[in-house]
Amino acid sequence: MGRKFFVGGNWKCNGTIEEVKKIVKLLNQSQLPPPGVVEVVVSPPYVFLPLVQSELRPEIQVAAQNCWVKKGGAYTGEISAEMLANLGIPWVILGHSERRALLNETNEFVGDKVAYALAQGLKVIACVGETLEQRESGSTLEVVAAQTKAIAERVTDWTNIVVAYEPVWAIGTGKVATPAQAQEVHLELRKWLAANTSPEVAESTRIIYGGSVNGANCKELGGQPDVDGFLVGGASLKPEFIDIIKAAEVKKSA
Ligand SMILES: O=C(CO)COP(=O)(O)O
Repeated sequence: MGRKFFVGGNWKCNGTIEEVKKIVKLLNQSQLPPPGVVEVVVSPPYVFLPLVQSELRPEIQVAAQNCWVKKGGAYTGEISAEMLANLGIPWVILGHSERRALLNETNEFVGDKVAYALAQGLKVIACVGETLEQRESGSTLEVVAAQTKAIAERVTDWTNIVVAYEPVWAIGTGKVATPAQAQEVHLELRKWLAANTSPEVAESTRIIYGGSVNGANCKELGGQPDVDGFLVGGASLKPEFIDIIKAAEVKKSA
């Protein structure tokens, strides 16, 4: 069984009701590859989740951009995994580099969140990736392995995890990783999973790329053997997101 191509749209902290409705309309009206070829998940800010969930065509799923690390309670401002499950939100993005950097989320904290969210029945897009400084000092693989290890230590079943490799230096910068750079890290991550979880987990877990993916570079990136899809930021708010979803076709014809 091959790994089904996965395209996520991370809307981050963007949008008004009007803009959200416009994107939903675009997604609903566009011709997309069939669900057997690509899994599409969009991630609006929390407050728009119910609106998007109810108006979006059923073959596109939704994801929250974060959730709390344990059972809800006296945690002002947080949203718990139970609440997302209760609303029927199937996915959550965890460990995004913006949260790691700006909110000091550590590898261990992210690992705890992944384990807790999975235990509540959510599926997780778990983000890893190195900074420019780490890349330039040659520690990319060490960094992404440590981030992945913190998850692997807390999780046994990887069925509901998608790993998103998002080099920090490529996020929102227009400076996309080359297909060779992406493929190198994806392959190493897969080898890491084979050695530290199991060959079956390594073979079946989708590793998607994020960082300045757009309509022009998606086909070549998606054509790499270990790139199983994308997590798209800026371009997921634009019509070119449809082209990025269609890049799934490169795998079908491969
Ligand atoms: O962070 C990202 C997705 O989670 C990538 O953002 P950009 O596509 O805007 O670079």
